[in-house]
Amino acid sequence: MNTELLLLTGSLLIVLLYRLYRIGSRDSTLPPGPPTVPLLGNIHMFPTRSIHLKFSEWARQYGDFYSLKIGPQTFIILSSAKAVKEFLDMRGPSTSDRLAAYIPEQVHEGNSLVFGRYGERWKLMRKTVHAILTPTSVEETYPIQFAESVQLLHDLLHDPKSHFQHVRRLSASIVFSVLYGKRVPRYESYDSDATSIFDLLHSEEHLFLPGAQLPVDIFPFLKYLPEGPLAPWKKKCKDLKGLHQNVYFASLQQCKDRIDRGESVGCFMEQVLERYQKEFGLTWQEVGYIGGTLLQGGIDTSASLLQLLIMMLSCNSEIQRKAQEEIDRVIGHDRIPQRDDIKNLPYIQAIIKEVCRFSPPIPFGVPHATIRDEEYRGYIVPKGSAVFQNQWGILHDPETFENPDQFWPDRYLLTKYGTKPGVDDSSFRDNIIFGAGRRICPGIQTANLSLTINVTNLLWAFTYSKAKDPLTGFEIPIDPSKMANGFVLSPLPFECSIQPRNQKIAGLIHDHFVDAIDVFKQYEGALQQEDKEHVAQVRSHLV
Ligand code: HEM
Repeated sequence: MNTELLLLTGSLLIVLLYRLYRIGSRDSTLPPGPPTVPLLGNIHMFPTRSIHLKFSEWARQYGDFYSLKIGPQTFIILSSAKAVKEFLDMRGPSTSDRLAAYIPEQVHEGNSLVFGRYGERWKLMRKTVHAILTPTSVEETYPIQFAESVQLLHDLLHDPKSHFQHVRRLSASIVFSVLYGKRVPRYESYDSDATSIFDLLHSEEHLFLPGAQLPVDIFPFLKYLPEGPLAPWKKKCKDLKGLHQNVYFASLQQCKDRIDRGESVGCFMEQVLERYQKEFGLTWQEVGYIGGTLLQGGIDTSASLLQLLIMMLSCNSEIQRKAQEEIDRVIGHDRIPQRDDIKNLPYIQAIIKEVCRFSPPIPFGVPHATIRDEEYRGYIVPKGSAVFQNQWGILHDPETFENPDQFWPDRYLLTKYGTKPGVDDSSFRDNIIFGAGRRICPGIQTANLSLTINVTNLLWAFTYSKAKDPLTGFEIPIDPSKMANGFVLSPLPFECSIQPRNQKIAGLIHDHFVDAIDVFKQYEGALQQEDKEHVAQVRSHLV
């Protein structure tokens, strides 16, 4: 009997040890990837910085469809337009989930459009977003987008050194205005929506980034660690939830109050409250998160592209010269660019595409998750795998792009997608930086409109160069590889010189800023007292 028990225990132990040993190992049915070690899989080699660069390095070694094991969890990395098209675009219904992630769940409670699981709630929220962000309704935001862009020019004219903050203000103000009918007139707005939204974005990034916290999803016992030094995320989750309440729900409440007073301004969240909340049966919590996730999706991403543009122009006088030659020929110096000009500005279009290619704001995508086992290229991707779109790897692949690490807009004059002549580009599409499948970014039109207006205006108005050290007179170098380490790839603050191209243009910026006041006023009803005073003071100097 004792011997039998011993044998049984021994066998169970062997099975258990074998199972433990298998955790982290790669099944032969999975696509290849870097060698794994028992239990950890590839955790020990998972990068903590610049994940996109490591993903791209591995893509060169293991191909455009490879796997990583993060403990028992499978990660699939797609690093070609073909793999993204075939795996995410064409298999949308089965590859549109997000991972069941414990930490984001603690914060959003399943209400986030970005991180929420693929299910009825997500579908309703997404349907609401499609109902408000139609191509026509986005076009109707042109007057406020244009006016905000004029404020950017005005800010740069008077305070070029703070270009970084001016761009952030612009992008926060556009999104706040179109969503909540309330603009952000200055970066430091008191108790500010702009400042707290940036706090919110960055604390969320640092909390949710793969590798940023202990792997609670992989080793669930970690959930039970007490709040404190061992489990710092617990307090961070609470703080972040508090920030959501401040930012998302305070702004939503202002929309509701305006509706109740009969003073609607027609912004998107008012439309949700007035119509879609009832039509689609949404709770107040869900409506709050719809606005909040749109806000979050749209601010840092759009700002990062304009910051990168200013950086690249400061380093590339020849590109600037070509762009301004085109603008001078088509628009001249007697008027500011208008909506339709872009059709006649192929080089500016190429610059916009190159900015997006050179520095895709979400360089490894927001990971999708598979809803069932998926067979692809003879491999089986198990249900529940995380699927990353390695956009950086796709757009910096030397087999596809000539000198991919060089900022060179001319590539888009040679071929439609900027690929090397002769390369098969049939799997490429516009807007690849906006993701794929059913989760594709719903803010594409808003972002594209903003990019078009601002890239054209910035090139029409100013000349950019490296700043000079006032003591030595030497140029202050700019290092384009210095990027913020988060979900969003954005340049770190840098110094540069921004000069108006001539006095006539400076005068036109001033005149248009005066004209913009009428548009701004519609979005200034809910400003804080300090912001109202700031706005009044700026305007008192305008004659
Ligand atoms: C240049 C600017 C932008 C870029 C590069 C960008 C990129 C992306 C990417 C890559 C995703 C993930 C898509 C996927 O999972 O496949 C995404 C999702 C999302 N974006 Fe954007 N985005 C931008 C601007 C905006 C704007 C302006 C808004 C709002 C007005 C927005 C709202 C969202 C939302 C709500 C999601 C989540 C969609 C879902 O999971 O169903 N984004 N974006």
